[in-house]
Amino acid sequence: MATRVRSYSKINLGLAIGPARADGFHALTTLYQTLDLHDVVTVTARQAASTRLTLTSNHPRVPLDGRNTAWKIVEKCLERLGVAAEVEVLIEKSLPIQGGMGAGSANAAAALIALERELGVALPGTERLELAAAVGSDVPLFLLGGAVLGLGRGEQVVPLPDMPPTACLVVVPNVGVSTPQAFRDWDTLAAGDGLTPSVEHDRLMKLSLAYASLYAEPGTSGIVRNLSPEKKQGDSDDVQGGVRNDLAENTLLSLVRTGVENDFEKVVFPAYPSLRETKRLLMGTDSEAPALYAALSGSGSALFGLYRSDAEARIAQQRVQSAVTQAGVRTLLTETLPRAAYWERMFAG
Ligand SMILES: C[C@@](CO)(OP(=O)(O)O)[C@H](O)COP(=O)(O)OP(=O)(O)OC[C@H]1O[C@@H](n2ccc(N)nc2=O)[C@H](O)[C@@H]1O
Ligand SMILES: Nc1ncnc2c1ncn2[C@@H]1O[C@H](COP(=O)(O)OP(=O)(O)O)[C@@H](O)[C@H]1O
Repeated sequence: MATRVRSYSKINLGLAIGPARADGFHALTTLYQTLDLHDVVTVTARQAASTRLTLTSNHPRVPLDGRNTAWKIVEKCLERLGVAAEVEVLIEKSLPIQGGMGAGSANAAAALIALERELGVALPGTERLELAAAVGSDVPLFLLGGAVLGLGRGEQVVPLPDMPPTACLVVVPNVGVSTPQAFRDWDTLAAGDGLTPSVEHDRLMKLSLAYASLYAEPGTSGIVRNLSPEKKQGDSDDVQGGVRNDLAENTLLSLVRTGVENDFEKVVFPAYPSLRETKRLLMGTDSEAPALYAALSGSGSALFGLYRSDAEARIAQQRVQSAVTQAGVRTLLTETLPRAAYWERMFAG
């Protein structure tokens, strides 16, 4: 029997980069949010006398060996369990490579979840998070899903109360951005700006406070503590939808008021000026259907906008499509995926 798992993506609602650490990583503070856009990872596994791993994909740029994040986590998981097994992994890619949407990282988390189900084992939560962190800074968030605070090098994850599903437009440019290169470019910029480790730490703290402030404003906090799917008697779907939109809108506007931004824009936009223009189009300030929030995701190259409704996201899609002239740029309509839905919809059947 094979196990098919939806391998969802993430965006970063703000990201502050701190000092380079002795281990070559950078301290960072970010708010991850999972999206409904996904790849599909299928794992078949059975215990055997010796371990044999095969990996296939529909995408030519996905590595099919020990460089693949899914391969790495399967090896580590079997080692941790002390089990030999024949394992086949299929990665059906829909998400961009080098898109800043954590696609490769999510593939690893999905492979771990599917492998455990195939072998009928479940590692303790702490061990799963350790395995995930050993594969990549962005992997642990996908073992939580929903809105997740990322600290440390991004691998220390704290689940946050979710905001309701929110309409999202993703733009995938025709270029990819290398994450290590983007961090190197940030170091050059920070050195030129005279940023010291203490100043960088202060910036991380400021962003953490901004996220915390979403909960600290009495009565105005938009983040939903009780995302109950039950309808109140007498409420129409429109009323329910309207309430959901208001809550998401309040959350995002509170975030915008804190001045949250993605540091990577400062190095990625000068290198790829068309991405700055795409963000402007996603924002659509002073036009029909402006975004509640728009930004580069992670180190890019994908950008996203969040909107009051699906209809407004579609208007924004037309705005972007009619202005972008470069070939190969894709626009994808989706929505944010709260934690409960992330787990309910994960097993693809
Ligand atoms: C930047 C972020 C933000 O969410 O996302 P993406 O844009 O890649 O999606 C992540 O931190 C990416 O996480 P991930 O893709 O797992 O990176 P890793 O494999 O851990 O690290 C790849 C390389 O990036 C650099 N790196 C990564 C994370 C970090 N906090 N500091 C770093 O300096 C290091 O050079 C490292 O060798
Ligand atoms: N399962 C995977 N899917 C995609 N890329 C992978 C995978 N495993 C390793 N990689 C390598 O990781 C790099 C970028 O990974 P990806 O997660 O797509 O980008 P990002 O971190 O920007 O979201 C690619 O250059 C690719 O060679």
